Amino acid sequence: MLITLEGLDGSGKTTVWEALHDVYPDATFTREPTDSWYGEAVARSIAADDADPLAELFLLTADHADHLSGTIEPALADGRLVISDRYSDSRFAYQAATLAASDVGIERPLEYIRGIHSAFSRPPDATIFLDLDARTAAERAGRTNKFEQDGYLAAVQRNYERLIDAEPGRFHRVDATRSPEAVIERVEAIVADLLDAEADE
Ligand SMILES: Nc1ncnc2c1ncn2[C@@H]1O[C@H](COP(=O)(O)OP(=O)(O)O)[C@@H](O)[C@H]1O
Ligand SMILES: Cc1cn([C@H]2C[C@H](O)[C@@H](COP(=O)(O)OP(=O)(O)O)O2)c(=O)[nH]c1=O
Repeated sequence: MLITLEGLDGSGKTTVWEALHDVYPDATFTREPTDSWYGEAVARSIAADDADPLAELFLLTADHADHLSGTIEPALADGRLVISDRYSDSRFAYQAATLAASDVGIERPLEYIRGIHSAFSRPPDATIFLDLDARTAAERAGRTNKFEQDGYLAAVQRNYERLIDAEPGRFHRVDATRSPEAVIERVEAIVADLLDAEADE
């Protein structure tokens, strides 16, 4: 089973992801951007304020393709639980916002990016969405990169809401304004329920 963690920068994904290591020591824990050389190229692009938005989308998508074939698919083929800190929804939410704000001229960026992925990607079985308002998220994240700005994150949040509206069964929303302990407890309960439901199938 592939479970992904999504949400704005600073919403607490990494905190939750780390806590889950103790509960599921045999699971495969992974993340996007990855630490491969594709992921390093992504990190360079994210650090560059003048990065071309379309080139950035394709760097992130290249990193995803390599992540899929090198890590996700082999682990799933072994029957393992895979927990990824960010996955394709991050592209749908973030790069759709970047493209919409650019002069590239793609009319429906979110649908365009989904279309690119649908040709090769594997959707998550379940996605835990850590729900936090853009201002608090930017504050927690420290506003250290070009994405961690309130206005941009508000556009990203609207895209996440569109994704949740389109697939309410896949997304599990968690109130990320609560304490780290409360958020972790809620996420652990959701993952346990998902695994129970899978075992009953
Ligand atoms: N529920 C929470 N309440 C308050 N602060 C939190 C919470 N969860 C995480 N943090 C803090 O917010 C910052 C960002 O958390 P992190 O887990 O790195 O988020 P993300 O991976 O989503 O960017 C860190 O300093 C972390 O300690
Ligand atoms: C995976 C991914 C990340 N990003 C952005 C979100 C983050 O600002 C940045 C780095 O991701 P990440 O290291 O997960 O940041 P954080 O832990 O603060 O959430 O890359 C995208 O814009 N698109 C993507 O597809």
